[in-house]
Amino acid sequence: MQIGTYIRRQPATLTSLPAAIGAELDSFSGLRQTPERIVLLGTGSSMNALLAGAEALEEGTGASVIAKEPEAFLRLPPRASGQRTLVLAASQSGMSITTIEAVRLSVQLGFPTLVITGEAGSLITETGAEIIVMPIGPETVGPKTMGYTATVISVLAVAAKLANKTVDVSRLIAQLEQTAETGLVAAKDLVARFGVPDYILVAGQATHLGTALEASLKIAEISGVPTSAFDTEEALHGHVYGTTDKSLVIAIAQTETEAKVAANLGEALAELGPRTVVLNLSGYPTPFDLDVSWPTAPEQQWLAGCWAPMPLQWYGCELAIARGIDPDKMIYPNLGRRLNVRIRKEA
Ligand SMILES: N[C@@H]1[C@@H](O)[C@H](O)[C@@H](COP(=O)(O)O)O[C@@H]1O
Repeated sequence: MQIGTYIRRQPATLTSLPAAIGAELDSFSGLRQTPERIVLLGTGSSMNALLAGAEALEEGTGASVIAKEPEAFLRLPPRASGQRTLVLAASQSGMSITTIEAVRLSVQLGFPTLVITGEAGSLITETGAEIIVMPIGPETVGPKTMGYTATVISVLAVAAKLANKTVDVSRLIAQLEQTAETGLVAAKDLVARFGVPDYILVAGQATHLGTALEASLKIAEISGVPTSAFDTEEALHGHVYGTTDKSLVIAIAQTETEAKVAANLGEALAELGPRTVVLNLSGYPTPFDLDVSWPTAPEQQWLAGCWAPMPLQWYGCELAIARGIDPDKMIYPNLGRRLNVRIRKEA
């Protein structure tokens, strides 16, 4: 299983990335002024990573932050206004057709446009935007894990740069290796306890709305198990009604309040049938917690979006294995081609 190599590479990539892209960030003219409006632009994992950084961007700059899928951006691009605007785009492959077109349009419209990508020489690097190429090396499996968390830490590094803060996670490598390894054990344990659920709902807030969306995307792409993700508030307001006694709800908690809400949800659902576990990064235990070792320093918790997905990346793989599917491939390997969402390298 190749994907496991990339999941395990994340502690090293995450802890080295901020320093590796620091000089590039210093050189970008688009980051010299504090924006008043930030438009996030991307799709799939890249949009999830941008969303994982949205609150840090908002807190660090005071800007209003909106997210646009590329087609929405093309249909209704931001209007020129008195507000200083930054368009922050991401595409791990640099080959998603509509993201490339939307970035071109953004540059044409004169917005400072910064793109985070994993591929030097990809088409998105030829759009005229300022480009951060994440120096993480190739990720040659269908479902990307390392590319996602690398994009999250890059977005957080942009937020830090705009807020004149620094991101230093270089001393976290041993802890993050623990997170990856305990995450694998927790994922195996989930499959042993609950088998293959008929549906998995992932709920998270703030940075972990991105985590929830990414976990549900990855589990679906790797294992083919039906998933969804919602802001926790949305889940509580109705979407948990769509679960059965064969379903699993994964609630992500970053604060004590969120942990209490998650525990209350777990208790309420247990009486009705659906199972609940809590991906609990808060330090306030609940009876539903996955047994994962997390970085605990309070001043680093705003970065948690870059390490929180690891156990659920493993969970996607373990579910695939339980279903007799190769986790390295997307569940429908050639579907992306059929759906024309990518410009292929040969095109
Ligand atoms: N199935 C893939 C997704 O997994 C990926 O997240 C998305 C965006 O890719 P990129 O970040 O390269 O633009 O493209 C495809 O649809």
